[in-house]
Amino acid sequence: MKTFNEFGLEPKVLQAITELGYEESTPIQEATIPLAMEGRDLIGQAQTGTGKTAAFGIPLIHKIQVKEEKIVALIMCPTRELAIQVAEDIEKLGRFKGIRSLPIYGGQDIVKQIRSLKKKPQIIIGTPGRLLDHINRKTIKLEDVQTVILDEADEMLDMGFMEDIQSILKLVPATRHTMLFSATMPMNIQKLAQQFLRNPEHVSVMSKNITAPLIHQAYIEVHEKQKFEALSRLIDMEAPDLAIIFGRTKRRVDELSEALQKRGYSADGLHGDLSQNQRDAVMRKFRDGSIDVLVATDVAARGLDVSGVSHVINFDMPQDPESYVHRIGRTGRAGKEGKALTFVTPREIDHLHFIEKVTKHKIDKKPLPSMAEAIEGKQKATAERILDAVQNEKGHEFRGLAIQLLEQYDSVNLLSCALQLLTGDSKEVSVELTPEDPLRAKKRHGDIRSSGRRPSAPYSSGSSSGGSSGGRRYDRSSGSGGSSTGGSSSRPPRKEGGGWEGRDSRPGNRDYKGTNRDANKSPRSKEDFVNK
Ligand SMILES: Nc1ncnc2c1ncn2[C@@H]1O[C@H](COP(=O)(O)OP(=O)(O)OP(=O)(O)O)[C@@H](O)[C@H]1O
Ligand SMILES: [Mg+2]
Repeated sequence: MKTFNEFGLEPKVLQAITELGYEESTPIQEATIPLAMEGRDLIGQAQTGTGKTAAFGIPLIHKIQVKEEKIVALIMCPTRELAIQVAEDIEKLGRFKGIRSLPIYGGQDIVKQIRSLKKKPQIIIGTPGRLLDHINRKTIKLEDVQTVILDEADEMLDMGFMEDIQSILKLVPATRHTMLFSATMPMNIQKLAQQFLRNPEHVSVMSKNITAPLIHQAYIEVHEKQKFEALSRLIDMEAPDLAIIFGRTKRRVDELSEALQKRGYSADGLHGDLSQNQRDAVMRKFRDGSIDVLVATDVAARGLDVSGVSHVINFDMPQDPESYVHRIGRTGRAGKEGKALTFVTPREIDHLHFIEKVTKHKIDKKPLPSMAEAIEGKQKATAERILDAVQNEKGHEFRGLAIQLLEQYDSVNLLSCALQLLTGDSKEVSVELTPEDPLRAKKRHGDIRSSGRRPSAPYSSGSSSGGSSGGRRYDRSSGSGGSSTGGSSSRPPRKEGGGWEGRDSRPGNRDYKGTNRDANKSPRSKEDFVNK
């Protein structure tokens, strides 16, 4: 992999990259940064957690002139949380250069946004609905925009944002530079690409599998009624650092997070019916570790990057393979390993096989964790907490007392009682969740991964060669050493299934995604998507 010095970036951008701790570029960064610096339109596809944000952020920051007092770049994201996160990433990259950026999303006070817009940001990062609002109020003008980036482009289309995106892009000069990014590129992207990109380069750095390689995937067969007990045991057994649990509907998320709290877990829920303040508060708590379980609808499936997420649990199966890929991609990011566990009811087994087929990855079956395993897991977690404290030489103020106690009592007895108290009793609160209907698999042709021409291996957990400094680096697969150089050639989208993206875009097939993405809403409504 190239180091960032090799791209010809200006020093202030390099300084920001160093500050972020990036040592080497990731494959998607290596492939797209030079093209983006040339101003080529492109469609960038790479697995979840492999640095697509910096792949477009770095060349964007490099290109923008600080003296500019107009909006010269627009980044669109499907959800508010993602817009906020991408805006933070862009801010970090542009810090030394002094680039001004601003997130613009629904749910936030529009007057406050208008005030911030007066500070002349050069980059706007926004969700399509609120952007259009500002465009209609003439508080955002796009006539000077030179670069447009659509992050999670396929999701924005899926959420029904096509028309909004079309209206927005029509206001941007035709000479602009446009880039689309996602880990999945279904066929519907073609329509957008043909309409709005000029001779785009399709850069795909996918290996055989569309799912990120460091995610250990498994499923557990459970009956709907057993799910909650299974979840409690799983959390006890696995003792995740941070976990995201996906539920199918907002009601499900509410019930589940409440039930977990009752049982004594530090959990909270995220979905689109919460106020923006509540959404912000939950994300803040999850990012700073004051809660360790985030229960969410698919609103959290795309793009969110929270370090320390060791587990993703699909309490309810995702509606489609794309959602599966993105949900589980909240773990196993930036070269770290992660676990993804999916609950499958007996009637959903076909749906699981379908996901396996599309993602070209076999998902192993795991048995339901037993009570004994759950208890053992909890005990182990307590022991680890103690050992961690020992290693960090904590507990000084208890030493005197410890010596005294050890003189009077049996040491094993003392420690086992301390362990018991630290572990706590599980609160046996009985929990009733409203049952969800099982998902049914529908057939669809093709797959969601590109037949990408760059067989570059993403990352491996294996040891990397050399460079043992403390920075953040990506390990490359040891596979066929050094074979993945070379650029990507341009290729127009192919229509037939299994080709460019292979997802059949016939209306009939879209049903597949469909029914009750959220049970309370019609599947295609824009609200639904903004409000997952
Ligand atoms: N070159 C690099 N070296 C080390 N870490 C990096 C590098 N580039 C990005 N990262 C880190 O990797 C993580 C994932 O990056 P990012 O969120 O951009 O992934 P993504 O490809 O957009 O994933 P998703 O498909 O889920 O949106 C972030 O924490 C980011 O800071
Ligand atoms: Mg991303």
